[in-house]
Amino acid sequence: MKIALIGYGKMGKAIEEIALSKGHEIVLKIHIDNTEAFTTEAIKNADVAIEFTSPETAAENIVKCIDAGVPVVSGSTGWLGQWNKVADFIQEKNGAFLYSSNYSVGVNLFFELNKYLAALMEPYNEYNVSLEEIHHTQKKDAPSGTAITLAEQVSQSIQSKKHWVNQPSENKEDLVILSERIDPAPGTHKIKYQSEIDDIEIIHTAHNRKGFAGGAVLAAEFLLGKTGIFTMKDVLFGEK
Ligand SMILES: NC(=O)C1=CN([C@@H]2O[C@H](COP(=O)(O)OP(=O)(O)OC[C@H]3O[C@@H](n4cnc5c(N)ncnc54)[C@H](OP(=O)(O)O)[C@@H]3O)[C@@H](O)[C@H]2O)C=CC1
Ligand SMILES: O=C(O)C1=N[C@H](C(=O)O)C[C@H](O)C1
Repeated sequence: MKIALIGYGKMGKAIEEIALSKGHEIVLKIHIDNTEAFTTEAIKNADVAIEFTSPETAAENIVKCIDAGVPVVSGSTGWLGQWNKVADFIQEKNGAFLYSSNYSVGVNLFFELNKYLAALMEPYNEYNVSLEEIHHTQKKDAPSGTAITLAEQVSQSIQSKKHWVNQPSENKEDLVILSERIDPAPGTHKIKYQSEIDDIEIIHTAHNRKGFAGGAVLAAEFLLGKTGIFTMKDVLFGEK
């Protein structure tokens, strides 16, 4: 498979290593200093684009690849305020797109565990639920995309938690997400249910970026030859 890497930072490099080890070819590498090389002609050489850039640039990059008729796997976080606009464009173009706030298999299992635990905990309102995430200091967005996904899953079951906030709060309707930035943390996420009697916690700790990168390559392999909008759930559990 011919892959275009849109974003060649920590994730782009980790993806390159795994893609090459699986026999794929990298035909384009775009970073902030060579964006002039990101042309429609250049992108058309790729079977799939894997986009890991920044909150500011992701939506535009995705649209550009879709417009060129190239399927896109994106892992960039912090841009989902533009989701509807991007999704409409993909559907209009009959494009292929796969998005996950976290590509690691472990986190996608953790997402299922989080939903299950939230459903179990819903009748027990003596417990207060909150989230914590820890990442390296270069991370641009807070809370992490993964923490937002986890919070949205919790809110679906725990009716009292109407919305998340990214600061301490005593308001029972606020689902608190605390963000810490400590090097070199690749990504830690905790969901905590606290009562006067006891605490229940689930934690996922990434030890490196191999899980995110391996999942993104799996997603690209899955997307080839398809049209529509997919998630890692489709890749791992075959829901579509
Ligand atoms: N979904 C998931 O599983 C994961 C998602 N992420 C997300 O992926 C994104 C990237 O993370 P990470 O690799 O750690 O970040 P880095 O800062 O290490 O890399 C970002 C890359 O994007 C490049 N870039 C910035 N602007 C543009 C642009 N306009 N066009 C093309 N390239 C551009 C940067 O170029 P330069 O190096 O020249 O500055 C850099 O190569 C973040 O949003 C992060 O939250 C991260 C890990 C896992
Ligand atoms: O920026 C990162 O590093 C990560 N970003 C993603 C997120 O925002 O959830 C995924 C992972 O936790 C690493």
